[in-house]
Amino acid sequence: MEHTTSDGRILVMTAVEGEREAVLRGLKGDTRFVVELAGVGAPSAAASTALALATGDYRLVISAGIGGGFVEAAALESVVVADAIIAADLGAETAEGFSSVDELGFGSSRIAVNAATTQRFVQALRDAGQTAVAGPILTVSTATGTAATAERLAKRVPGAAVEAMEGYGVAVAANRFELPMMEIRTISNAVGPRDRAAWRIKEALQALEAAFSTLTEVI
Ligand SMILES: O=C(O)c1cccc(C(=O)CC[C@H]2O[C@@H](n3cnc4c(=O)[nH]cnc43)[C@H](O)[C@@H]2O)c1
Repeated sequence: MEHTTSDGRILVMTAVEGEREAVLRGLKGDTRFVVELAGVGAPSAAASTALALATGDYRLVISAGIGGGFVEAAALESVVVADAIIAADLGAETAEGFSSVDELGFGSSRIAVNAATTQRFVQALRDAGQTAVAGPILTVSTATGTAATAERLAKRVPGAAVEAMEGYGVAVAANRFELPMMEIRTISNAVGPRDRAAWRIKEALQALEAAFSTLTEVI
């Protein structure tokens, strides 16, 4: 699953320390990886990633952590590997509805990933016994808290699998450094009405650990 011929390392960015620790447990001391904190939200993630990339030699960047799953696409505790990374609320509200930055002519809200790499990793996760799918991972500034917003986002991005808050920021920085990008999320909660008590954070972190253990075997 090599991405480039460079000898650089793989930079993994997580929002919070609990996610970082889960990734590190999965990596079991694999020195090919460096795991850094991005902070919560795309702006912090972009700045943290750019700083890390400016001071090291890397060949791949991964945004990783827990996320909210769209019920049609991603089950609780499953793994989603991004087939696209999308800034889902970056744009403008108009009388006709939401206009993305693409429609406004201000750039792209979608950052591509390597499709073959994504599919190979999803297959490896399944072979290792995890429930895994490839799908669009949305980056939002405000975590969804109602069924109406969940529906609106699912309509805006057909096939939307996950909502999280950092991937697009990490990807913007990786793009600037011309590095390939992956996003890996394990599902702690359903996107929709906010019910923090129902979040399966411990289980999602265990799934994240297992996913990175598999990644060390296939990358
Ligand atoms: O409380 C804890 O122990 C704990 C441990 C690890 C992670 C957390 C977080 O709250 C992580 C915040 C992070 O998670 C993403 N996330 C998760 N679910 C959603 C969602 O439904 N909508 C948007 N983002 C979600 C997000 O990337 C946050 O930065 C707590």
